[in-house]
Amino acid sequence: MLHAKGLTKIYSSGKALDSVSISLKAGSISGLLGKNGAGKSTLFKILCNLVTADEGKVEINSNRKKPIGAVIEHPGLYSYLNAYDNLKIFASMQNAPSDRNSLENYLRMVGLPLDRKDPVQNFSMGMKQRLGIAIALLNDPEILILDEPFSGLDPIGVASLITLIKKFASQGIAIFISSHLMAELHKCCDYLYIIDNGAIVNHGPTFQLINNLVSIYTLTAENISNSSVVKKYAIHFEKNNVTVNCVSGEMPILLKELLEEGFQVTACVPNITLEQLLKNDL
Ligand SMILES: Nc1ncnc2c1ncn2[C@@H]1O[C@H](COP(=O)(O)OP(=O)(O)OP(=O)(O)O)[C@@H](O)[C@H]1O
Repeated sequence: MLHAKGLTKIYSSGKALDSVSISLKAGSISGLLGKNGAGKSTLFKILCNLVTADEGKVEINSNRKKPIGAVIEHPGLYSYLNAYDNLKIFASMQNAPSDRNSLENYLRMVGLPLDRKDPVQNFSMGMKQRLGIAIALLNDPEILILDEPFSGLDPIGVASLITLIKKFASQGIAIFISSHLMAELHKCCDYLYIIDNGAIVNHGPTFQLINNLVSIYTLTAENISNSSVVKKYAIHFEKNNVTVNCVSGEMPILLKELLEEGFQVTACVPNITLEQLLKNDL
């Protein structure tokens, strides 16, 4: 769907991107993980043709009028207008259908209420983010790029945005999300690119990337600290949470043993930091 090869960008401040190559597939969610200043926004701006690369090329196989929809940095909204009127203005700017039915459909797609008539300055961060996504989806692009979509959202807002992103991917949209937060990308991405100082230093299927590096997991189950099985691996106990140290191959066995002991694990979260991913090459 999208292939970028050897993208390099040099600003007066220095090299922002260093020979970056990425591919996005229809229906997949790819993540771009990196610290502040790593080059995430620069890459997104080049993919969206808002900034020109000094070297490299971007190929997009799409016959849509707008192949890529994006929310880069913050959704640019008219804060004194309501959601519907914002969408209407952007639809006319993008030459997209602007009849009531079409516009309300975009509001529905992102889960925004149709009856909110007040200006978007009253909206929560999550609602503004959703409206930004609705605007990005005008003209039905095949690729959706979201720059730091989780910033400023509470855990419930993050979870519901992840559900929305997964819904769009299941409809065949290729999604590319940046974040400096490992946990959020781990929850929703099929594939991860790790960027540092403008270069991709690590990439691979999320599951593989994480499993090769992680040996510490947090398990959650009611009263799990009473389990005798978990004591073989445990390094930190709380009533319903236990941190364990085991290689990924041992985890299915541990989960099975816990179930046999009567503990139903409701969450198994790998503990990995961005620093670990930056340091390791696969
Ligand atoms: N227009 C510009 N002119 C000069 N330098 C720039 C410009 N835009 C970005 N940079 C520099 O390029 C580097 C990469 O910036 P970029 O905004 O792409 O990083 P980022 O990973 O998106 O960071 P953040 O998470 O803080 O948004 C930084 O050193 C930044 O200062």
